[in-house]
Amino acid sequence: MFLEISDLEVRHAGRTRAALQAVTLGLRVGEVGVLIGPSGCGKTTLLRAVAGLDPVFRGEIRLGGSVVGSAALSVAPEHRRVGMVFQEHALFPHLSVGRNVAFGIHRLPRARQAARVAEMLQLVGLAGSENRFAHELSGGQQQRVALARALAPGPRLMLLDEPFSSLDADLRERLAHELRAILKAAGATALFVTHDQFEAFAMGDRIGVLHEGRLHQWDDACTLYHRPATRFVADFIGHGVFSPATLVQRGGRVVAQTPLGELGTLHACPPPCGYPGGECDVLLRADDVVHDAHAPVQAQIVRKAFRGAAFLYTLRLASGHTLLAHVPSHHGHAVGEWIGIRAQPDHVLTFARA
Ligand SMILES: Nc1ncnc2c1ncn2[C@@H]1O[C@H](COP(=O)(O)OP(=O)(O)OP(=O)(O)O)[C@@H](O)[C@H]1O
Repeated sequence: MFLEISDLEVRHAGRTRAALQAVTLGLRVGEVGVLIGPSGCGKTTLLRAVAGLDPVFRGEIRLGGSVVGSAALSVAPEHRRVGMVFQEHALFPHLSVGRNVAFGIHRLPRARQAARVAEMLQLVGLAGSENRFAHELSGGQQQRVALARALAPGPRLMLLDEPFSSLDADLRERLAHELRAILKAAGATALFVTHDQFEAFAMGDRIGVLHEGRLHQWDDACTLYHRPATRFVADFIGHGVFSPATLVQRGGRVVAQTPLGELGTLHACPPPCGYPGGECDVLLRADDVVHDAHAPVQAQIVRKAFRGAAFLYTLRLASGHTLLAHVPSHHGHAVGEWIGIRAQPDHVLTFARA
C-alpha cells in the first residue's frame, strides 16, 4: 500500500469525543480513494491528519512505507509532498493563471517552470491560458487551475476536499469524471472528500463511508452497494428502506417472511438462528420493488418524484409499512392510487433490528 492508515485516532482540543476513531484504510499507487459521510463525520479531519495539519493521537499514517504521522512523530506538512485542493478555489486573483500554477515550483529554472505550467494546463484542458487572470475564469475553470497548481510540484499524494461543492450539479458531475481522468493521466494517488454519493461512485476506486468518526466500510462502489457492511452504510448508499422480516428454514433453504410476501432467493443469508427468533430487518431498495398489476400485494402511492426514465414512488402497504420503488415513467399512476407490487431483489440483505 502507498498510503496506509492504521488504527488512527484524532482528537480536537476541547472535545470529549474523538473526531476519528480506529480508522484503518489503504490506497495503492495511482488509486483514487473517496471519503463520504454526513456532515461532521470526520472527512476533513482525516484529510488534515494525512496532510499533517491535525495531530495524530493514536495509530499511524504511512506514506510510501515511512511513517509520516503518529503520536510520537509528525513530519511537517511541507515535507510530506502532498498536494491539496479545497472547496474555495483560493487562487491568487491578482496573478495570471500561469503564475498561479507556477506557485509551488518557483525554485525551478524559468524555462522548466514554463514547460511544467504548460504541461499541467494541457492536462486540465486549459492549454494556452497562462496569461488569463483567475477572475476572468468560470468556477469550473478556476477549480481546474487549482488542480493544475496542486499537481505541478509532482506531489506523492493529492488531497481534495469537496473541490466542486460551489459549482452547480451538472458541472459537478462532468468535472468528477474529468478529474478522475486527469488524476489517472497524472498517475496521481488521491484521497477525495465529498458528501455526494454519485460523485463518490464516479470518482473512487475505493470508497470509505464515515459515520461519527468511524470508518464503516472501505470498498469498491459495487461491494458497497451490494454488500453494505453495516446498517448505516446500507441506509446511506442508495434509496431503500428496512422492512421487518422473519427468517424461517424450509427444507434446505432459508426464506424471509416480509410484508411483501416471502422472499426465497436468499444469497449468503444467515440461518434463522442468526437472529433472535429469526426476527430481523431486510433492506429493500427501490430497484428491488417492481410494479406488477397481477401481484397479490397492493400498495398506495404516497409520493412520486420524477427521475427521468423512472419515477421514485413512496408506497404504503395496508399494514402501514413504507416502501420505495422505481417505476418506469410511462406508467401514469396518480398519488393516492393503489397498485400491485412485488419484491424481486437479486439478493436479500439482513440486519439486526435497530
Ligand atoms: N478545529 C476543531 N476544533 C474542534 N472541533 C473540531 C475542529 N474541526 C472539526 N471539529 C469537529 O470534529 C468533527 C469532525 O469534523 P470534520 O470537519 O472533520 O467533519 P466533515 O465530515 O468534514 O464535515 P462537513 O461535511 O460538514 O465538512 C465535528 O464534530 C467537528 O465539529
